[in-house]
Amino acid sequence: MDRITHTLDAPENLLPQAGEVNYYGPILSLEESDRYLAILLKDIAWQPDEAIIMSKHILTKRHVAWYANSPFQYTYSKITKQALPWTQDLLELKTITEQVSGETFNSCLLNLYHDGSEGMAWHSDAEKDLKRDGAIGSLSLGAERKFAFKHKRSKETVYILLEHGSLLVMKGTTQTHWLHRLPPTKTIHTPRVNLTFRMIVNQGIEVT
Ligand SMILES: O=C(O)CCC(=O)C(=O)O
Ligand SMILES: [Fe+2]
Repeated sequence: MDRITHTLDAPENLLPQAGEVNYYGPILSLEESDRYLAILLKDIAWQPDEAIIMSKHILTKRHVAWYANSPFQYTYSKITKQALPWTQDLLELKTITEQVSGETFNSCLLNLYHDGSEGMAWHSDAEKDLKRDGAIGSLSLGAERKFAFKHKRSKETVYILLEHGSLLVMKGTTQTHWLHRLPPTKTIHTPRVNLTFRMIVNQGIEVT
C-alpha cells in the first residue's frame, strides 16, 4: 500500500462548518491491523483512567496509556500523568500516521474499550498543553465503533463509523467549535484500541 499518496488526496471534510475532520478509512492492511491490535493489547501499560469529577475521584472501566518523545507531564481531567517512552510498534504507527496525514506528532494517548459497554462522553481535546488548532490523528484498531461530532452551539451532529485499521484526523478549529464522543453500544462484545496522536507544546513542564 503506498501510504504517502494519501497526503496528496486528503478526503473530504466531514464537518459542514467551523472545523476540519478527515476520515481516511483503513490505512493498514487487515493483517497489519490484526497484528498491531494483538501487540498493543499485550504490550501497552494499560491502566484505568483517573479523573476528578465534581470532587469525586473516578476510575474508568476504559483503560488508557500515554506515550511521548520525552517524559512530558500532561494534565487531563484534573489529573497529571507522565508519558512513557515510545515502544517500537508505537513509533511505527506514529510514522505511518504522520506519512498519511502530513502532520507531525510528539505524543500519543491510547484508549482500550474492552467492549461496547465502554465509551467516551462528549468532550473536546483543547487542553492548554496541546498545540492550539493542532491536528489530532486518531487510529482505530479492533471493533468497529460509531463516533459522533456535535456542534457546541447549533447542536448539529455528524456520525462516522471508525473501521479496523482506519485513520481519522481532526484539525483546525474543530476542538473550539465541536464536541466528540464514542457512544456505548449493546451490540459490540470485542475490544477496540484507539490511538490519538497529538502535539504537546508546553515543553516547560517536560521532566528530564
Ligand atoms: O476512542 C476514540 O475514538 C476517541 C478517543 C478520544 O476522543 C480521546 O482520547 O480524546
Ligand atoms: Fe477526544
